[in-house]
Amino acid sequence: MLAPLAILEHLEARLAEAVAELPLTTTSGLQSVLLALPRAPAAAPQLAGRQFQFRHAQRGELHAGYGEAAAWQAAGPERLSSLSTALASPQWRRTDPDATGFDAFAMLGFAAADAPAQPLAPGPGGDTAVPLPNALLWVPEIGLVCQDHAAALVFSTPLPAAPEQLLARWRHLLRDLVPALYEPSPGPRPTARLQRTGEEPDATGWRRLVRDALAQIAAGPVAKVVLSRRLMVRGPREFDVARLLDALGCLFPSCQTVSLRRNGHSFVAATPERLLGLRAGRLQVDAIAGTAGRGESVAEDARLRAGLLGCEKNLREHRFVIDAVRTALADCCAGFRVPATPQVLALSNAQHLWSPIDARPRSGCSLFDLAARLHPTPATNGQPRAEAQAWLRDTEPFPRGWYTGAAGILRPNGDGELWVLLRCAQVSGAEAELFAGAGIVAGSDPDAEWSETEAKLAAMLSALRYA
Ligand SMILES: C=C(O[C@@H]1C=C(C(=O)O)C=C[C@H]1O)C(=O)O
Repeated sequence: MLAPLAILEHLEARLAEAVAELPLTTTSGLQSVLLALPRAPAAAPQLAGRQFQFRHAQRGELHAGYGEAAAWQAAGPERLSSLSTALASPQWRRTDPDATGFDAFAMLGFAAADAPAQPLAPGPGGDTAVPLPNALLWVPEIGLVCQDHAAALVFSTPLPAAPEQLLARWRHLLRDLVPALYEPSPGPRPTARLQRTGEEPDATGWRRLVRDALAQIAAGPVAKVVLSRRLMVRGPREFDVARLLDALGCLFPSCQTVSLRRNGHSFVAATPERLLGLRAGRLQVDAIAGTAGRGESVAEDARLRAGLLGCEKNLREHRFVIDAVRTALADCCAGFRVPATPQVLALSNAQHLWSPIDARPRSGCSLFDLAARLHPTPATNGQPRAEAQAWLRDTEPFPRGWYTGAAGILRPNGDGELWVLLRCAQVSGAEAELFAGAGIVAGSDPDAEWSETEAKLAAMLSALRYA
């Protein structure tokens, strides 16, 4: 097995050869170089500075990005279409001298609600006071991609670029990253007791909000709203995001773990829900809504599962999502396919009704268009969309930020995957702010919905105790 130092020397030599071949005098666009990593790392390390990470344990998939080769921020109702223009015209060239078969990638993500419109702002840099801007497209300076046991590094730069400076920069980044890639994983910490330091709304406020929502639903036209809570906790030590991601990967191997770090804050999620996956002309959307707990015994668990599959209220809540996805895609997709009955997606803290939806987008319909049409689905917002959104804007006691927004990986050919940001927390030092919500429809019981949000919060709370 190659030692980290030998891997570093090998990569530095390959990088010098690759840079010498690049058309760096080209006056615009992006250039990426892919190099094979001789040994796949077990995880992506946390380094100083801006970084993101998407890891799916069950799929054996990892994408991480460090630094910014290019970044664009947008806000307003046209935020996604304005970000789409950023990558549309200047070319994104890639060379893959090691024939890794991987491709370059960017991170695309956005908050739940669009903020007041601003002109498209090119990076790097951006506002250093806010953890995350309203919508962000981010090409990392070094990307790490692993699939099963193969791995590659992706170096990216805006063009034109000066070869000596570029090589010096990339070497410097490589020297930080490569040793960290192969460091043995740190030993476990003693599990920590977390202190709940605040919440919004509290249990009484929640009951009142659910009753208001039910009154609104009875008056119409709103038929569903998804109410949310935030919970503030403090740990006895600074949370270690690498350990947090490891714990989430172990507890929720079928979920996508996400970490976005900018300006000293980390936004971390372990989400079961895909807003969309677009690959080779096929679109996949997860409709996930309708929730039950897990039972400790096999019999109790089966009883809860059967109850979920037979519950009229949960099936209605679920149906809203399927119908809204169908409507959102009606004039841009063909071949809409949805299973006749939902399946159950079982996680360690909850089980959900789940319908994997398939469709074929018409040509010219990009991932940005599809995301703008689909977001927010009634799984996290309500139905009808505009009325539910307006009611929540006036009623919810705190801004959601990126909770119930979406984030994921985008490839230069336009394929990619976006995940709904659920089961998440904003982590800064020893403090964490957690979010969870539940869909309210006619017949919802405030206390049962509170318990549902407690079970959803438990996902991140249990992982934070190990971090
Ligand atoms: C809003 C959340 O979850 C959403 C709401 C669900 C429900 O109401 O049954 C289920 C899954 C998610 O679509 C959350 O986890 O915070």
